[in-house]
Amino acid sequence: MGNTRRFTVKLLTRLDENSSYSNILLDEALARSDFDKRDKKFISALFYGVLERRLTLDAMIAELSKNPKNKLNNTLRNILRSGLYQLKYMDSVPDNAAVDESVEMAKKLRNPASAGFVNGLLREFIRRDKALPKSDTEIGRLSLEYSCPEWLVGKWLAEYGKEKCLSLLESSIGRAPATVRINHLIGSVEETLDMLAAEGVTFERSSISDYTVHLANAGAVEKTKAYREGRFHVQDIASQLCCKALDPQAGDTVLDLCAAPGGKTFTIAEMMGNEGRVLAFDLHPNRVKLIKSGADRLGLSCVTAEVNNAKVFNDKLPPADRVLVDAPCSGLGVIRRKPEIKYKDPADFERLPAVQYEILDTASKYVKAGGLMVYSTCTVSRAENDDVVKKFLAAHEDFEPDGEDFMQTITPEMYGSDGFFTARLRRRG
Ligand SMILES: C[S@@+](CC[C@H](N)C(=O)[O-])C[C@H]1O[C@@H](n2cnc3c(N)ncnc32)[C@H](O)[C@@H]1O
Repeated sequence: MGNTRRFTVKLLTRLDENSSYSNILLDEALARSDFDKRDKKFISALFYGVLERRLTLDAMIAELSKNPKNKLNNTLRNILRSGLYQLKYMDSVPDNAAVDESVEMAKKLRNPASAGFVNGLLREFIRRDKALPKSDTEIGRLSLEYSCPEWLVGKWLAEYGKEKCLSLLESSIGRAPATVRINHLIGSVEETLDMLAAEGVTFERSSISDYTVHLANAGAVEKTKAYREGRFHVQDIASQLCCKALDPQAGDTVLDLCAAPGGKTFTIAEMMGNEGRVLAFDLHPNRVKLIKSGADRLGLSCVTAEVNNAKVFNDKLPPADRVLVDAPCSGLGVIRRKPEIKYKDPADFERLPAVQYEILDTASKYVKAGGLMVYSTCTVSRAENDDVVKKFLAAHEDFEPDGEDFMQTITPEMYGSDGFFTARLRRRG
C-alpha cells in the first residue's frame, strides 16, 4: 500500500507541474505499472479524490500550518493533501496508516524537518475531529464543502438559483456513471447486453431511450468483445439527449461541425439507420482520426470526417437539413469527469462566447430553408449558453426558436447526466 501512495503523490505532483489531463496521465501511468486490480482501484480513488477536494484540502493545510505563509514544495503539499484526504474522506483507511505512510514519504524528502511537520499537521487534524475550515458566508461554506471555487459557487447561485446550484455541486464530486449507447445496426440491444453479461459486465437500462444503458463495473469496457465488434460507444445521457434534440431522419444531410471525438456523430448516424450523410468536422487532425476510427468500428458508413475550421465559411460544404454546433466551451457541466476544470482561472473562459457566436453564425449559413440547427455545450453558464443564442436570434431574423422549450439547461438532478445545454433553432421556410 505504501508504494501505491508514493505512486499517487508522484502523479499528483506531475499533474501540478505539467498541465496534462488528469485522466490521460493516470490511465497511462497505471497501464505502464504492474499494480494489481485492487491497488489500481486505490490509486485511482486517491488520485481523483485529492484532485476533486484540492481546494478544501489546501484550506485545511493553511488552517493547520503554524506558519501558513511558509511555501511548501509540490511533493510535500501532495503528501499532506493525500494524507488529509485519506483521514477525512476514505473510511477504509485507518487513521494511523494514513499518518504513518505520509510521514514515511516525508522522511525521504531532503528537508529533515518535513517528517515532523507532516506528523504534527495530520495529528492536529485528527485532534480537531477532522473538522472542515469555517466560513462566515454561504458561498464560502459551500465552496469548502464541495471544493468548488467561490467565483463558481457564486455564479451558479446567481444564474440558476440554490436548488440547481446544489445539484451541480453535489454531482461535481464522486465518479460519473459510465453510460453507453447501443448500436442497434450491428445487433439487437438484447444480444449486446447478453454478450456484456457473459463477460461479467453488469448494467441497468435507462428510461431515456431503448439504446441507453448504464454500466456498473465498467473498468475497461473498451476491452470487451461487444465493444470491439462495434456494438456500443460510451456517451453520457446529456449527449444522447442532444442528438434527440437534433432529431435526425434517415436520408438527411447532417453537418456536425465540432464533432471530435465523435460521440454525437455516431449516435446521429445510428438514429438515421446509417442512411443519408453525416459530415463530421473538427479543427484538429488528430481528433478527426478519432471520429474516423470510431465510425469504422461501429460500421457507420454514412459518416465522413474531415478537418475544417467551423469559424470560417466553407463553400464546399453542402446545404444541410440539420446542423449541430457542439461548441468548444468551459466544460463546467463535466467537472465530475475532469475536476481540474474548476481550478482554472475564470478569465480563461471570457473569450469563449465570442468564439461560440462566431461558429454559430458561420454554421447558420449551411442550414437549408426549414432546416434545424442545434447549438449545444457541456457547460452551465448563461454567458456561453442562453446569451449566445439570444444574440444569435436577435441578429438572424431568418431563424426562429423551435418550440416553446427550445433552450434546455440540463442539470444533473434531471436525468443523472452531466450538466449540458441545447438550443433548437429553425431556419424559416
Ligand atoms: C465539445 S467538443 C465536441 C464533442 C463532440 N461533439 C462529441 O460529441 O464527441 C468541441 C470540439 O470542437 C473542436 N473545435 C474547437 N474549435 C473549433 C473550430 N474552430 N472548428 C472546428 N472544431 C473546433 C474541438 O477540437 C473539440 O473537439
